[in-house]
Amino acid sequence: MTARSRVDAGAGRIDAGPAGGDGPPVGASIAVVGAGGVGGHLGGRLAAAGHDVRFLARGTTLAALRRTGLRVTGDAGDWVAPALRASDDPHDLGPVDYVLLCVKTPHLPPALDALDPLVGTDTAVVTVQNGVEAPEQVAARLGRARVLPGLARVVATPVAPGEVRYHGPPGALGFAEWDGGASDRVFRLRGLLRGAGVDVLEPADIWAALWAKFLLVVPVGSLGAATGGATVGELRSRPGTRRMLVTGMREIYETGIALGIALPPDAPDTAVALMDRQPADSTTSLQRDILAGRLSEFDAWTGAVVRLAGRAGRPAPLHEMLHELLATRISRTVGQK
Ligand SMILES: NC(=O)C1=CN([C@@H]2O[C@H](COP(=O)(O)OP(=O)(O)OC[C@H]3O[C@@H](n4cnc5c(N)ncnc54)[C@H](OP(=O)(O)O)[C@@H]3O)[C@@H](O)[C@H]2O)C=CC1
Ligand SMILES: CC(C)(CO)C(=O)C(=O)O
Repeated sequence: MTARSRVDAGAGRIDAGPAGGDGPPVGASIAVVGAGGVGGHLGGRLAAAGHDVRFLARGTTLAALRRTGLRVTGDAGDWVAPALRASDDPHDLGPVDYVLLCVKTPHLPPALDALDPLVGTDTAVVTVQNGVEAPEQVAARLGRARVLPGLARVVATPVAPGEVRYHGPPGALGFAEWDGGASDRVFRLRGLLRGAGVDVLEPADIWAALWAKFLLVVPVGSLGAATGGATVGELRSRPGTRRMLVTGMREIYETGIALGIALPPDAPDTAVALMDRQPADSTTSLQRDILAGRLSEFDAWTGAVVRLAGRAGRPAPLHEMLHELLATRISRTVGQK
């Protein structure tokens, strides 16, 4: 049977996947804030597995979730979850056991303003944002004890209201307590995800894992935008841009080390190797958003490198230059499209 040869009439995964987990996969309520690429993908799969998933959404996405639910489609299988519990008012949805906070970084402050009704005494909030600052932003509002810093490993995009398409493998989520450890609530959520067939990453150090992804995606995204849209394939094959990528990765690596992040010494080499394995036509959301004149995660990616390097007292001249070029471009285009 091929991955997409059978479609369930009701909620459910279309092809078989791994089940099981570390904890009892029943009885937890999960709010997904932002039903886009990551939120739609994770929430759709959890809902398709029959879990109590509630979506804080808006606009045409909200209407589609209520009317027809979510379809998650991709190379390794499809999942469908019919009409879902969704609202643009968090009071309709909470409190819940877990919040998967899946908005892009520029939308974090208003999303955090809306979080209170979702958060009860034992609620854990999982972050999925690229970059390394989102957990601290959530903790500044709710306290560190509520935050599970997380890392999404997926390439997923909303292709229509209520439909998310992923590329490559079907995706994975990693998260941990603030101190990097596991706990009952971490085991329980792992169990829920695994029961829904979602791979769970268990990095030895969630902060090092976040930084390892950060040092890969930011140089690729920033250079992709600064070059007017060069793909990963183009950037890595031209000797000049390849050198810049490696320099950028090293700037972020040295910054992380100076800030006490336990990145392994081979982290930049690992990032280069991962980049070399990416499909040649890959681009990042950062460059796509900047070049389309949309609000982007520029401040959480390129901006954060400059900010954190400054805090660490480390030079980051390549990122400073890229930041200035892109900030100028953004100031001339965002809001005009
Ligand atoms: N997509 C991917 O493959 C990956 C993304 N990430 C990270 O995950 C985060 C989310 O990215 P992604 O899923 O791509 O983003 P998307 O833009 O696809 O999805 C975000 C969703 O959140 C909605 N939203 C924003 N604010 C609110 C709000 N206040 N209330 C309700 N809904 C809201 C948006 O609605 P609207 O469209 O109306 O603005 C949108 O549907 C980013 O930080 C990204 O870096 C990490 C790994 C992979
Ligand atoms: C680069 C990628 C696909 C990595 O997961 C990503 O998260 C993004 O483009 O926003």
